[in-house]
Amino acid sequence: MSRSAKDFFRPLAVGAPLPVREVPARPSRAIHFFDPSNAKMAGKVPGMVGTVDVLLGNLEDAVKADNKVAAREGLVRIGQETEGLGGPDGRSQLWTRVNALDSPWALDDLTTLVPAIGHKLDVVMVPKVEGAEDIHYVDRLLAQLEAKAGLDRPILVHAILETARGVADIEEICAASPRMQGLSLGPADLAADRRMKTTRVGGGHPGYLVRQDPVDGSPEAIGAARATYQQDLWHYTIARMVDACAMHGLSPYYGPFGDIADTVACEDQFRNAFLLGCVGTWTLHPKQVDIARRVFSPSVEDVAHARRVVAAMGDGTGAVMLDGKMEDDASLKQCLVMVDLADQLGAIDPDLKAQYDAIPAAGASA
Ligand SMILES: CC(C)(COP(=O)(O)OP(=O)(O)OC[C@H]1O[C@@H](n2cnc3c(N)ncnc32)[C@H](O)[C@@H]1OP(=O)(O)O)[C@@H](O)C(=O)NCCC(=O)NCCSC(=O)C[C@H](O)C(=O)O
Ligand SMILES: [Mg+2]
Repeated sequence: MSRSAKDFFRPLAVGAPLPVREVPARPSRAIHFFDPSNAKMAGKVPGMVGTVDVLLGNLEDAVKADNKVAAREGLVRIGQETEGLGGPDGRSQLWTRVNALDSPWALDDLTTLVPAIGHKLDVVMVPKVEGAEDIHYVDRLLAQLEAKAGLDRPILVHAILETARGVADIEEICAASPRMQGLSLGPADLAADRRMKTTRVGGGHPGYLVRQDPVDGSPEAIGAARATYQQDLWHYTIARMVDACAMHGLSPYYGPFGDIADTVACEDQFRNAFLLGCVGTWTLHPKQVDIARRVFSPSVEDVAHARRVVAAMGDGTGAVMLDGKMEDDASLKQCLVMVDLADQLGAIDPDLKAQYDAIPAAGASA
């Protein structure tokens, strides 16, 4: 059941912080997953603060059932003890992925984490979201816990698209609460739920392809070697997610790429998502972090070109020719997306800022 427009921004519990009217657009190129019950992984977290936009303590899948309590307690310890992690001034954001709402652990995850580290926790990722009712449940519970803990800032909510119903209900999920921060693709669970015939965690499949036409209808031509082109299994869902997020003011993310060794295909998958409109991705292993940071930051060449178009377009109306190509207010708007993103990322990433600052001013001779 949706709330009336005038009630939408009222706190859902007496004493809970006011809901945000706009989701703060904080850079989140890599949402880095770690298992807080794994001592080796958890030990890496302090050293990663400031080098990755988001550190996410994962409590759900990939954490063994026997370790669920240890993971929750480990995350509390990390949130309390790690300097620079989480909260509005954190050098890296602190997120968690709680267990699924129908599991025996989700309630304890939330009732433990919010009082203990709610002031540090920026976003709660909710897996296997089916519809608005899941977000309404988390929304109310978070408001109650925030009020009890005396928090002055609402914790945001991120939904993973990993069921067919979740994809079908995507608009209602996005619109379910002012807490909604974004959506991620969960390709492995989604593939299972859809009864797709894949066995991977994200990425492509060599069998999903189109083939060049035969030169004629003869059996020889049909049997001859023809070029094939692998297609992207995830194009439809990512595009659907990007549209829903853009419409509702949320951020879309690619999810996991499970072939850790194949850094090249990982980069391709991340770049496809970036080009389609995603702002970031999950990283499962330290070696994926630099790939994500590189891919989800506009290249120096793209920023240089975008700035030239902005300069050439003057008051933003009409059409101009630049390097033999027509530019108008629609290409200007695309270039402004690139320039704004470069400014946002430059503000938190000194290396990038130095690269973007070194671009000669548009109109200046090189
Ligand atoms: C994938 C892994 C199991 C690989 O771990 P491991 O075999 O230990 O890798 P390495 O030996 O190469 O590790 C080198 C060192 O780096 C540390 N390490 C590894 N991963 C991480 C990490 N994520 N964060 C921090 N540090 C990490 C190792 O401990 C090694 O340390 P040292 O020995 O001191 O040198 C592992 O990477 C892993 O478990 N990653 C996280 C997996 C995960 O979170 N999966 C869940 C998300 S995907 C999903 O849920 C599917 C989705 O929901 C859907 O439906 O699609
Ligand atoms: Mg999953």
